[in-house]
Amino acid sequence: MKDLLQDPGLLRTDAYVNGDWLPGTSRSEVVNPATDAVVADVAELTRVEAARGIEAARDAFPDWSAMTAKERSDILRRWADLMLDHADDLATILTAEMGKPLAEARGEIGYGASFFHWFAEEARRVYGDTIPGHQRDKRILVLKQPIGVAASITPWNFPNAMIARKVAPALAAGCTFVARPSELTPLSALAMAELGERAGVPPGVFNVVTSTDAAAIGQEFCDNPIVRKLSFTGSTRVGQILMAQAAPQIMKLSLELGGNAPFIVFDDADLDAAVDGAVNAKFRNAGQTCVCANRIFAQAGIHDEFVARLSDRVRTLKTGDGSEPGVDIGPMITDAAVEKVQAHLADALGKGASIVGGGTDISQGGRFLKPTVLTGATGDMRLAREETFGPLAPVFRFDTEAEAISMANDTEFGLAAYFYARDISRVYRVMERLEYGMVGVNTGLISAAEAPFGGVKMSGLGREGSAYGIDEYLELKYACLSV
Ligand SMILES: NC(=O)c1ccc[n+]([C@@H]2O[C@H](COP(=O)([O-])OP(=O)(O)OC[C@H]3O[C@@H](n4cnc5c(N)ncnc54)[C@H](O)[C@@H]3O)[C@@H](O)[C@H]2O)c1
Ligand SMILES: O=C[C@H](O)CS(=O)(=O)O
Repeated sequence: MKDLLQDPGLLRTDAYVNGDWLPGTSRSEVVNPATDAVVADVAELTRVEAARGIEAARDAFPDWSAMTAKERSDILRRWADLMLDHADDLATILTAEMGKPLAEARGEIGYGASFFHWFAEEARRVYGDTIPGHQRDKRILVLKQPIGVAASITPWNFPNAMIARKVAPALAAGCTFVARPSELTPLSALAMAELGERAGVPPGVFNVVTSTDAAAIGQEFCDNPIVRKLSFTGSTRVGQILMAQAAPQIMKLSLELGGNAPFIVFDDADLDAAVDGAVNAKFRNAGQTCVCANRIFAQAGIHDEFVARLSDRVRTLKTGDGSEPGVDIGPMITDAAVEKVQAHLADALGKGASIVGGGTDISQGGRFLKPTVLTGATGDMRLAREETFGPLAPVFRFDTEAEAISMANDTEFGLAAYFYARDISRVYRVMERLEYGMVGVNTGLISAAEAPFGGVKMSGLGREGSAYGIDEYLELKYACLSV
Protein backbone atom coordinates (compact mmCIF):
# COMPACT_ATOMS: atom_id res chain seq x y z
CA MET A 1 0.00 0.00 0.00
CA LYS A 2 2.77 2.48 0.91
CA ASP A 3 4.23 2.19 -2.60
CA LEU A 4 1.02 3.74 -3.95
CA LEU A 5 1.45 6.89 -1.86
CA GLN A 6 3.43 10.04 -2.61
CA ASP A 7 3.78 10.41 1.18
CA PRO A 8 4.02 6.90 2.69
CA GLY A 9 4.07 8.46 6.15
CA LEU A 10 0.31 8.93 5.85
CA LEU A 11 -0.32 5.20 6.08
CA ARG A 12 -0.44 4.88 9.83
CA THR A 13 -1.49 1.52 11.37
CA ASP A 14 -0.88 2.12 15.07
CA ALA A 15 -3.46 3.79 17.32
CA TYR A 16 -2.79 7.43 18.21
CA VAL A 17 -2.95 8.30 21.93
CA ASN A 18 -1.44 11.35 23.61
CA GLY A 19 0.75 12.03 20.61
CA ASP A 20 2.19 8.49 20.63
CA TRP A 21 1.60 5.73 18.07
CA LEU A 22 0.56 2.58 20.00
CA PRO A 23 1.00 -0.85 18.34
CA GLY A 24 -1.51 -2.51 20.65
CA THR A 25 -1.19 -6.01 22.07
CA SER A 26 -2.65 -7.51 18.89
CA ARG A 27 -3.49 -6.49 15.34
CA SER A 28 -6.54 -6.76 13.07
CA GLU A 29 -6.68 -6.80 9.28
CA VAL A 30 -8.16 -4.07 7.10
CA VAL A 31 -9.40 -5.61 3.86
CA ASN A 32 -10.08 -4.02 0.47
CA PRO A 33 -13.78 -4.77 -0.22
CA ALA A 34 -13.17 -4.84 -3.97
CA THR A 35 -10.37 -7.41 -3.94
CA ASP A 36 -10.28 -8.98 -0.46
CA ALA A 37 -6.60 -8.03 -0.38
CA VAL A 38 -5.25 -7.18 3.08
CA VAL A 39 -4.53 -3.45 3.04
CA ALA A 40 -2.93 -3.25 6.50
CA ASP A 41 -2.73 -4.78 9.97
CA VAL A 42 -4.00 -2.22 12.48
CA ALA A 43 -3.46 -1.92 16.23
CA GLU A 44 -6.14 -3.57 18.35
CA LEU A 45 -6.57 -1.54 21.55
CA THR A 46 -8.29 -2.89 24.64
CA ARG A 47 -10.90 -1.00 26.63
CA VAL A 48 -8.21 -0.18 29.20
CA GLU A 49 -5.99 1.29 26.49
CA ALA A 50 -8.96 3.26 25.15
CA ALA A 51 -9.34 4.70 28.64
CA ARG A 52 -5.75 5.95 28.32
CA GLY A 53 -6.91 7.95 25.31
CA ILE A 54 -9.75 9.46 27.33
CA GLU A 55 -7.32 10.39 30.12
CA ALA A 56 -4.95 11.96 27.58
CA ALA A 57 -7.82 14.09 26.31
CA ARG A 58 -8.67 15.08 29.88
CA ASP A 59 -5.08 16.10 30.59
CA ALA A 60 -4.86 18.11 27.37
CA PHE A 61 -8.14 19.93 27.91
CA PRO A 62 -6.98 22.79 30.22
CA ASP A 63 -4.29 24.07 27.87
CA TRP A 64 -6.29 23.51 24.68
CA SER A 65 -9.39 25.24 25.99
CA ALA A 66 -7.23 28.07 27.36
CA MET A 67 -5.83 28.83 23.91
CA THR A 68 -7.30 31.81 22.15
CA ALA A 69 -9.95 31.04 19.55
CA LYS A 70 -7.54 32.39 16.95
CA GLU A 71 -4.82 29.96 18.01
CA ARG A 72 -7.22 27.01 17.70
CA SER A 73 -8.56 28.41 14.45
CA ASP A 74 -5.09 28.61 12.90
CA ILE A 75 -4.37 24.97 13.74
CA LEU A 76 -7.69 23.80 12.28
CA ARG A 77 -7.06 25.75 9.11
CA ARG A 78 -3.57 24.29 8.74
CA TRP A 79 -5.07 20.83 9.26
CA ALA A 80 -7.59 21.42 6.45
CA ASP A 81 -4.89 22.78 4.16
CA LEU A 82 -2.73 19.70 4.77
CA MET A 83 -5.67 17.41 4.02
CA LEU A 84 -6.17 19.17 0.69
CA ASP A 85 -2.43 19.12 -0.06
CA HIS A 86 -2.48 15.34 0.47
CA ALA A 87 -5.93 14.68 -1.03
CA ASP A 88 -4.67 12.17 -3.59
CA ASP A 89 -2.94 10.01 -0.97
CA LEU A 90 -5.86 10.29 1.44
CA ALA A 91 -8.22 9.28 -1.35
CA THR A 92 -6.04 6.30 -2.27
CA ILE A 93 -6.11 5.12 1.35
CA LEU A 94 -9.87 5.73 1.61
CA THR A 95 -10.70 3.82 -1.59
CA ALA A 96 -8.46 0.93 -0.56
CA GLU A 97 -10.28 0.45 2.75
CA MET A 98 -13.83 1.45 1.79
CA GLY A 99 -14.10 0.80 -1.97
CA LYS A 100 -15.68 4.01 -3.25
CA PRO A 101 -14.44 5.32 -6.62
CA LEU A 102 -11.34 7.50 -6.35
CA ALA A 103 -13.18 10.56 -7.66
CA GLU A 104 -15.75 10.21 -4.86
CA ALA A 105 -12.97 9.61 -2.35
CA ARG A 106 -11.25 12.83 -3.40
CA GLY A 107 -14.60 14.55 -3.08
CA GLU A 108 -14.92 13.20 0.45
CA ILE A 109 -11.49 14.57 1.39
CA GLY A 110 -12.59 18.00 0.18
CA TYR A 111 -15.85 17.61 2.09
CA GLY A 112 -13.98 16.60 5.27
CA ALA A 113 -11.52 19.48 4.93
CA SER A 114 -14.44 21.88 4.47
CA PHE A 115 -15.55 21.17 8.05
CA PHE A 116 -12.10 22.09 9.37
CA HIS A 117 -12.11 25.29 7.30
CA TRP A 118 -15.66 26.13 8.35
CA PHE A 119 -15.13 25.56 12.07
CA ALA A 120 -11.78 27.33 11.97
CA GLU A 121 -13.97 30.36 11.31
CA GLU A 122 -16.76 29.43 13.71
CA ALA A 123 -14.19 29.02 16.50
CA ARG A 124 -13.82 32.80 16.61
CA ARG A 125 -17.56 33.47 16.80
CA VAL A 126 -18.58 31.65 19.95
CA TYR A 127 -20.50 34.56 21.42
CA GLY A 128 -22.29 34.78 24.76
CA ASP A 129 -25.06 37.16 25.83
CA THR A 130 -25.90 39.89 28.29
CA ILE A 131 -29.60 40.03 29.19
CA PRO A 132 -31.40 42.93 30.92
CA GLY A 133 -31.65 42.04 34.61
CA HIS A 134 -34.83 40.94 36.33
CA GLN A 135 -34.11 43.32 39.23
CA ARG A 136 -32.46 46.73 39.35
CA ASP A 137 -29.40 45.34 41.08
CA LYS A 138 -29.04 42.23 38.92
CA ARG A 139 -27.08 41.72 35.73
CA ILE A 140 -27.44 38.56 33.60
CA LEU A 141 -24.55 37.06 31.66
CA VAL A 142 -24.66 33.97 29.42
CA LEU A 143 -21.33 32.27 28.78
CA LYS A 144 -20.67 29.55 26.20
CA GLN A 145 -17.97 27.14 27.38
CA PRO A 146 -16.54 23.90 25.92
CA ILE A 147 -18.11 20.73 27.30
CA GLY A 148 -14.74 19.05 27.93
CA VAL A 149 -13.75 15.60 26.62
CA ALA A 150 -15.80 14.48 23.62
CA ALA A 151 -15.81 11.05 21.99
CA SER A 152 -16.99 9.80 18.62
CA ILE A 153 -18.01 6.53 17.07
CA THR A 154 -18.32 6.62 13.30
CA PRO A 155 -19.31 4.39 10.36
CA TRP A 156 -17.35 3.03 7.43
CA ASN A 157 -19.12 4.77 4.55
CA PHE A 158 -17.44 8.18 4.91
CA PRO A 159 -14.34 7.32 6.94
CA ASN A 160 -12.84 10.82 6.64
CA ALA A 161 -15.82 13.17 6.57
CA MET A 162 -17.85 11.59 9.37
CA ILE A 163 -14.96 12.13 11.79
CA ALA A 164 -14.11 15.60 10.42
CA ARG A 165 -17.76 16.64 10.93
CA LYS A 166 -17.30 15.97 14.66
CA VAL A 167 -13.65 16.72 15.44
CA ALA A 168 -13.65 20.13 13.76
CA PRO A 169 -16.48 21.70 15.80
CA ALA A 170 -15.33 19.97 18.98
CA LEU A 171 -11.79 21.31 18.81
CA ALA A 172 -13.02 24.68 17.58
CA ALA A 173 -15.18 24.91 20.73
CA GLY A 174 -12.16 24.09 22.90
CA CYS A 175 -13.01 20.45 23.58
CA THR A 176 -10.52 17.59 23.34
CA PHE A 177 -11.39 14.41 21.54
CA VAL A 178 -11.20 10.61 21.33
CA ALA A 179 -12.32 9.03 18.05
CA ARG A 180 -13.11 5.38 17.50
CA PRO A 181 -13.46 4.80 13.75
CA SER A 182 -15.20 1.81 12.20
CA GLU A 183 -13.11 -1.34 12.38
CA LEU A 184 -13.63 -1.63 8.62
CA THR A 185 -12.07 1.73 7.78
CA PRO A 186 -9.62 2.95 10.45
CA LEU A 187 -6.81 4.05 8.11
CA SER A 188 -8.46 7.32 7.06
CA ALA A 189 -8.83 8.35 10.70
CA LEU A 190 -5.18 7.50 11.43
CA ALA A 191 -4.03 9.49 8.39
CA MET A 192 -6.12 12.39 9.70
CA ALA A 193 -4.29 12.10 13.05
CA GLU A 194 -0.92 12.16 11.26
CA LEU A 195 -1.86 15.37 9.49
CA GLY A 196 -3.28 16.84 12.68
CA GLU A 197 0.06 16.27 14.38
CA ARG A 198 1.82 18.01 11.45
CA ALA A 199 -0.67 20.89 11.72
CA GLY A 200 0.33 21.47 15.34
CA VAL A 201 -2.47 19.72 17.26
CA PRO A 202 -0.89 19.20 20.70
CA PRO A 203 -0.57 15.68 22.17
CA GLY A 204 -3.78 14.44 23.76
CA VAL A 205 -6.08 16.90 21.97
CA PHE A 206 -7.05 14.42 19.25
CA ASN A 207 -6.77 10.67 19.91
CA VAL A 208 -7.73 7.72 17.68
CA VAL A 209 -8.39 4.39 19.38
CA THR A 210 -8.65 1.47 16.98
CA SER A 211 -10.44 -1.72 17.91
CA THR A 212 -12.70 -4.37 16.40
CA ASP A 213 -14.47 -4.65 19.76
CA ALA A 214 -16.90 -1.81 19.10
CA ALA A 215 -19.17 -2.70 22.01
CA ALA A 216 -16.33 -2.60 24.56
CA ILE A 217 -15.00 0.76 23.39
CA GLY A 218 -18.51 2.16 23.20
CA GLN A 219 -19.18 0.98 26.73
CA GLU A 220 -16.00 2.72 27.92
CA PHE A 221 -17.04 5.95 26.22
CA CYS A 222 -20.46 5.73 27.92
CA ASP A 223 -19.25 4.63 31.36
CA ASN A 224 -16.15 6.79 31.78
CA PRO A 225 -17.13 9.94 33.74
CA ILE A 226 -14.37 11.91 32.00
CA VAL A 227 -16.32 11.73 28.73
CA ARG A 228 -18.99 14.45 28.71
CA LYS A 229 -20.11 14.23 25.09
CA LEU A 230 -20.64 11.32 22.74
CA SER A 231 -21.22 11.92 19.03
CA PHE A 232 -22.35 8.85 17.12
CA THR A 233 -22.98 8.32 13.44
CA GLY A 234 -24.33 4.98 12.37
CA SER A 235 -27.43 2.84 12.42
CA THR A 236 -30.50 3.64 14.47
CA ARG A 237 -30.13 0.25 16.16
CA VAL A 238 -26.68 1.11 17.55
CA GLY A 239 -27.75 4.65 18.30
CA GLN A 240 -30.46 3.25 20.57
CA ILE A 241 -27.92 1.05 22.34
CA LEU A 242 -25.57 3.96 22.96
CA MET A 243 -28.38 6.26 24.10
CA ALA A 244 -29.37 3.68 26.72
CA GLN A 245 -25.77 3.12 27.78
CA ALA A 246 -25.14 6.88 28.10
CA ALA A 247 -28.25 7.48 30.20
CA PRO A 248 -26.63 6.76 33.60
CA GLN A 249 -24.12 9.55 32.89
CA ILE A 250 -26.75 11.97 31.55
CA MET A 251 -24.23 12.36 28.76
CA LYS A 252 -24.77 14.93 26.02
CA LEU A 253 -25.39 13.05 22.77
CA SER A 254 -25.38 13.75 19.06
CA LEU A 255 -26.94 10.95 17.03
CA GLU A 256 -26.75 10.88 13.24
CA LEU A 257 -28.66 7.72 12.41
CA GLY A 258 -30.42 5.83 9.67
CA GLY A 259 -32.61 7.19 6.90
CA ASN A 260 -35.27 6.18 4.38
CA ALA A 261 -35.24 9.12 1.99
CA PRO A 262 -38.17 9.69 -0.37
CA PHE A 263 -37.40 11.20 -3.78
CA ILE A 264 -40.61 12.64 -5.28
CA VAL A 265 -41.00 13.67 -8.93
CA PHE A 266 -44.14 15.68 -9.64
CA ASP A 267 -45.79 16.14 -13.02
CA ASP A 268 -44.46 19.73 -13.24
CA ALA A 269 -40.85 18.71 -12.62
CA ASP A 270 -37.96 19.38 -14.98
CA LEU A 271 -37.50 15.71 -15.89
CA ASP A 272 -33.87 15.94 -17.00
CA ALA A 273 -32.99 17.68 -13.75
CA ALA A 274 -34.98 15.08 -11.83
CA VAL A 275 -33.08 12.25 -13.51
CA ASP A 276 -29.75 13.91 -12.66
CA GLY A 277 -30.92 14.39 -9.10
CA ALA A 278 -32.13 10.82 -8.77
CA VAL A 279 -28.82 9.40 -10.02
CA ASN A 280 -26.90 11.60 -7.57
CA ALA A 281 -29.19 10.92 -4.63
CA LYS A 282 -29.52 7.18 -5.25
CA PHE A 283 -26.17 5.97 -6.58
CA ARG A 284 -23.58 8.13 -4.77
CA ASN A 285 -21.25 5.82 -2.84
CA ALA A 286 -23.01 2.90 -4.58
CA GLY A 287 -26.16 3.79 -2.63
CA GLN A 288 -24.32 3.46 0.70
CA THR A 289 -25.15 6.81 2.26
CA CYS A 290 -27.65 7.71 4.96
CA VAL A 291 -29.24 10.34 2.73
CA CYS A 292 -29.56 8.16 -0.37
CA ALA A 293 -32.93 8.17 -2.11
CA ASN A 294 -34.34 4.93 -0.74
CA ARG A 295 -37.79 5.28 -2.36
CA ILE A 296 -38.46 7.11 -5.65
CA PHE A 297 -42.02 8.36 -6.20
CA ALA A 298 -43.11 9.36 -9.73
CA GLN A 299 -46.44 11.05 -10.41
CA ALA A 300 -48.66 9.27 -12.94
CA GLY A 301 -48.34 11.91 -15.64
CA ILE A 302 -44.57 11.60 -15.97
CA HIS A 303 -43.98 8.14 -14.48
CA ASP A 304 -43.23 6.22 -17.68
CA GLU A 305 -41.06 8.94 -19.25
CA PHE A 306 -39.14 9.45 -16.02
CA VAL A 307 -38.52 5.70 -15.62
CA ALA A 308 -37.34 5.46 -19.24
CA ARG A 309 -34.90 8.37 -18.89
CA LEU A 310 -33.65 7.21 -15.48
CA SER A 311 -33.06 3.68 -16.77
CA ASP A 312 -31.16 4.97 -19.78
CA ARG A 313 -28.84 6.94 -17.47
CA VAL A 314 -28.39 4.09 -15.00
CA ARG A 315 -27.35 1.76 -17.82
CA THR A 316 -24.34 4.04 -18.45
CA LEU A 317 -23.02 3.63 -14.88
CA LYS A 318 -19.92 1.44 -14.67
CA THR A 319 -19.47 -0.98 -11.77
CA GLY A 320 -15.99 -2.01 -10.66
CA ASP A 321 -12.96 -1.53 -8.44
CA GLY A 322 -13.02 2.06 -7.26
CA SER A 323 -9.29 2.43 -7.93
CA GLU A 324 -9.91 1.88 -11.66
CA PRO A 325 -10.53 4.91 -13.90
CA GLY A 326 -14.10 5.54 -15.01
CA VAL A 327 -15.76 3.44 -12.30
CA ASP A 328 -19.02 4.91 -11.00
CA ILE A 329 -20.23 2.16 -8.66
CA GLY A 330 -17.79 0.50 -6.29
CA PRO A 331 -18.28 -2.68 -4.24
CA MET A 332 -20.58 -3.16 -1.29
CA ILE A 333 -18.59 -2.94 1.93
CA THR A 334 -19.25 -6.51 3.12
CA ASP A 335 -20.90 -9.76 2.06
CA ALA A 336 -23.69 -8.99 4.53
CA ALA A 337 -24.33 -5.72 2.72
CA VAL A 338 -24.65 -7.63 -0.58
CA GLU A 339 -27.03 -10.10 1.04
CA LYS A 340 -29.26 -7.28 2.34
CA VAL A 341 -29.62 -5.68 -1.10
CA GLN A 342 -30.29 -9.06 -2.67
CA ALA A 343 -32.90 -9.81 0.00
CA HIS A 344 -34.64 -6.50 -0.67
CA LEU A 345 -34.66 -7.25 -4.40
CA ALA A 346 -36.00 -10.78 -3.96
CA ASP A 347 -38.73 -9.54 -1.62
CA ALA A 348 -39.75 -6.79 -4.06
CA LEU A 349 -39.79 -9.14 -7.07
CA GLY A 350 -41.84 -11.60 -5.06
CA LYS A 351 -44.40 -8.88 -4.31
CA GLY A 352 -44.83 -7.72 -7.90
CA ALA A 353 -41.95 -5.38 -8.70
CA SER A 354 -39.98 -5.71 -11.95
CA ILE A 355 -36.43 -4.87 -13.00
CA VAL A 356 -36.48 -2.38 -15.88
CA GLY A 357 -34.88 -4.24 -18.77
CA GLY A 358 -35.94 -7.59 -17.36
CA GLY A 359 -34.16 -10.33 -15.45
CA THR A 360 -33.86 -11.05 -11.75
CA ASP A 361 -30.10 -11.06 -11.12
CA ILE A 362 -28.05 -7.94 -10.34
CA SER A 363 -24.87 -9.65 -9.17
CA GLN A 364 -21.66 -8.65 -10.98
CA GLY A 365 -19.50 -11.07 -9.01
CA GLY A 366 -17.91 -10.62 -5.61
CA ARG A 367 -19.34 -7.64 -3.77
CA PHE A 368 -20.24 -5.83 -7.01
CA LEU A 369 -23.91 -5.16 -7.81
CA LYS A 370 -25.39 -3.76 -11.02
CA PRO A 371 -27.16 -0.40 -10.49
CA THR A 372 -30.79 -1.27 -11.04
CA VAL A 373 -34.16 0.46 -11.45
CA LEU A 374 -37.31 -1.32 -10.27
CA THR A 375 -40.89 -0.46 -11.20
CA GLY A 376 -44.09 -1.54 -9.49
CA ALA A 377 -42.73 -0.85 -6.00
CA THR A 378 -45.32 -0.82 -3.20
CA GLY A 379 -45.38 0.09 0.47
CA ASP A 380 -45.57 -3.51 1.70
CA MET A 381 -42.06 -4.30 0.42
CA ARG A 382 -39.00 -4.39 2.73
CA LEU A 383 -37.29 -1.75 0.59
CA ALA A 384 -40.12 0.65 1.45
CA ARG A 385 -39.54 0.30 5.20
CA GLU A 386 -35.81 -0.45 5.57
CA GLU A 387 -32.66 1.26 4.34
CA THR A 388 -31.47 -0.76 1.32
CA PHE A 389 -27.99 0.81 1.41
CA GLY A 390 -27.18 -0.33 -2.12
CA PRO A 391 -27.61 0.53 -5.83
CA LEU A 392 -31.30 -0.43 -6.05
CA ALA A 393 -33.74 2.28 -7.20
CA PRO A 394 -37.39 1.31 -6.59
CA VAL A 395 -39.95 3.54 -8.33
CA PHE A 396 -43.39 3.95 -6.78
CA ARG A 397 -46.25 5.46 -8.85
CA PHE A 398 -48.60 8.05 -7.28
CA ASP A 399 -51.52 10.20 -8.45
CA THR A 400 -51.99 13.15 -6.09
CA GLU A 401 -49.74 15.48 -4.08
CA ALA A 402 -51.47 14.46 -0.87
CA GLU A 403 -50.82 10.78 -1.64
CA ALA A 404 -47.12 11.48 -2.30
CA ILE A 405 -46.65 13.33 0.98
CA SER A 406 -48.51 10.63 2.91
CA MET A 407 -46.38 7.85 1.41
CA ALA A 408 -43.15 9.85 1.83
CA ASN A 409 -43.90 10.45 5.52
CA ASP A 410 -44.96 6.84 6.15
CA THR A 411 -41.68 5.83 7.82
CA GLU A 412 -40.12 5.89 11.29
CA PHE A 413 -37.14 7.77 9.84
CA GLY A 414 -36.79 11.47 9.13
CA LEU A 415 -33.32 12.31 7.84
CA ALA A 416 -33.41 13.56 4.22
CA ALA A 417 -36.13 13.95 1.59
CA TYR A 418 -36.05 15.26 -1.98
CA PHE A 419 -38.64 16.48 -4.46
CA TYR A 420 -38.76 18.02 -7.91
CA ALA A 421 -41.47 20.52 -8.80
CA ARG A 422 -41.65 23.97 -10.34
CA ASP A 423 -44.96 25.35 -9.07
CA ILE A 424 -43.89 27.66 -6.23
CA SER A 425 -47.03 27.03 -4.17
CA ARG A 426 -46.48 23.30 -4.43
CA VAL A 427 -42.81 23.74 -3.51
CA TYR A 428 -43.77 25.56 -0.33
CA ARG A 429 -46.58 23.14 0.59
CA VAL A 430 -44.46 20.03 0.12
CA MET A 431 -41.33 21.49 1.76
CA GLU A 432 -43.35 22.33 4.88
CA ARG A 433 -45.24 19.02 5.07
CA LEU A 434 -42.35 16.57 4.65
CA GLU A 435 -41.36 15.24 8.12
CA TYR A 436 -37.58 15.29 7.68
CA GLY A 437 -34.59 17.16 9.04
CA MET A 438 -33.37 18.05 5.56
CA VAL A 439 -35.22 18.59 2.26
CA GLY A 440 -33.63 18.89 -1.19
CA VAL A 441 -35.82 20.92 -3.54
CA ASN A 442 -34.88 20.35 -7.20
CA THR A 443 -31.54 18.94 -6.10
CA GLY A 444 -30.29 15.50 -5.08
CA LEU A 445 -27.16 16.75 -3.31
CA ILE A 446 -27.70 18.72 -0.08
CA SER A 447 -24.71 18.03 2.19
CA ALA A 448 -22.34 20.91 2.94
CA ALA A 449 -20.38 22.20 5.93
CA GLU A 450 -22.41 25.42 5.77
CA ALA A 451 -25.70 23.59 6.37
CA PRO A 452 -27.19 21.95 9.49
CA PHE A 453 -27.07 18.20 8.77
CA GLY A 454 -29.32 15.96 10.86
CA GLY A 455 -32.62 14.20 11.21
CA VAL A 456 -35.82 13.86 13.22
CA LYS A 457 -37.77 10.89 14.55
CA MET A 458 -35.63 7.71 14.45
CA SER A 459 -32.93 9.44 12.38
CA GLY A 460 -31.32 11.06 15.37
CA LEU A 461 -30.63 14.08 17.54
CA GLY A 462 -28.67 17.24 16.92
CA ARG A 463 -27.09 18.87 13.90
CA GLU A 464 -23.60 18.82 12.35
CA GLY A 465 -22.14 21.61 10.26
CA SER A 466 -23.37 25.21 9.98
CA ALA A 467 -23.23 27.68 12.87
CA TYR A 468 -25.50 25.26 14.78
CA GLY A 469 -22.90 22.49 14.72
CA ILE A 470 -20.55 24.02 17.28
CA ASP A 471 -23.34 24.28 19.86
CA GLU A 472 -23.22 20.48 20.18
CA TYR A 473 -19.84 20.92 21.94
CA LEU A 474 -20.68 23.92 24.13
CA GLU A 475 -22.45 24.36 27.44
CA LEU A 476 -24.36 27.49 28.39
CA LYS A 477 -23.55 29.05 31.76
CA TYR A 478 -25.87 31.67 33.26
CA ALA A 479 -24.20 34.10 35.63
CA CYS A 480 -26.36 36.38 37.78
CA LEU A 481 -24.38 39.36 39.10
CA SER A 482 -25.65 41.42 42.01
CA VAL A 483 -24.32 44.94 41.53
N1 LIG B 1 -27.11 10.19 9.76
C1 LIG B 1 -25.87 10.16 9.30
O1 LIG B 1 -25.17 11.19 9.18
C2 LIG B 1 -25.27 8.84 8.88
C3 LIG B 1 -24.07 8.88 8.19
C4 LIG B 1 -23.50 7.65 7.79
C5 LIG B 1 -24.13 6.44 8.09
N2 LIG B 1 -25.30 6.46 8.77
C6 LIG B 1 -25.99 5.22 9.07
O2 LIG B 1 -25.05 4.21 9.49
C7 LIG B 1 -25.47 2.94 9.02
C8 LIG B 1 -24.37 2.31 8.21
O3 LIG B 1 -23.14 2.39 8.90
P1 LIG B 1 -22.64 1.17 9.78
O4 LIG B 1 -23.01 -0.12 9.16
O5 LIG B 1 -21.22 1.40 10.15
O6 LIG B 1 -23.54 1.37 11.10
P2 LIG B 1 -23.38 0.63 12.49
O7 LIG B 1 -24.34 1.29 13.39
O8 LIG B 1 -23.43 -0.84 12.34
O9 LIG B 1 -21.89 0.99 12.97
C9 LIG B 1 -21.54 2.33 13.18
C10 LIG B 1 -20.34 2.35 14.13
O10 LIG B 1 -20.77 1.86 15.39
C11 LIG B 1 -19.92 0.80 15.80
N3 LIG B 1 -20.72 -0.10 16.64
C12 LIG B 1 -21.44 -1.17 16.26
N4 LIG B 1 -22.05 -1.73 17.32
C13 LIG B 1 -21.70 -0.98 18.40
C14 LIG B 1 -21.99 -1.04 19.81
N5 LIG B 1 -22.78 -1.98 20.32
N6 LIG B 1 -21.46 -0.09 20.62
C15 LIG B 1 -20.66 0.88 20.12
N7 LIG B 1 -20.33 0.99 18.80
C16 LIG B 1 -20.86 0.06 17.96
C17 LIG B 1 -19.42 0.20 14.52
O11 LIG B 1 -18.23 -0.52 14.74
C18 LIG B 1 -19.21 1.44 13.69
O12 LIG B 1 -17.98 2.03 14.00
C19 LIG B 1 -26.70 3.19 8.18
O13 LIG B 1 -27.86 2.99 8.95
C20 LIG B 1 -26.59 4.66 7.81
O14 LIG B 1 -27.83 5.25 7.55
C21 LIG B 1 -25.90 7.64 9.18
O1 LIG C 1 -23.90 8.73 4.82
C1 LIG C 1 -23.76 9.66 5.49
C2 LIG C 1 -23.19 10.98 5.11
O2 LIG C 1 -23.62 11.91 6.07
C3 LIG C 1 -23.58 11.32 3.73
S1 LIG C 1 -23.16 12.93 3.27
O3 LIG C 1 -21.93 12.84 2.43
O4 LIG C 1 -22.92 13.75 4.47
O5 LIG C 1 -24.30 13.42 2.48
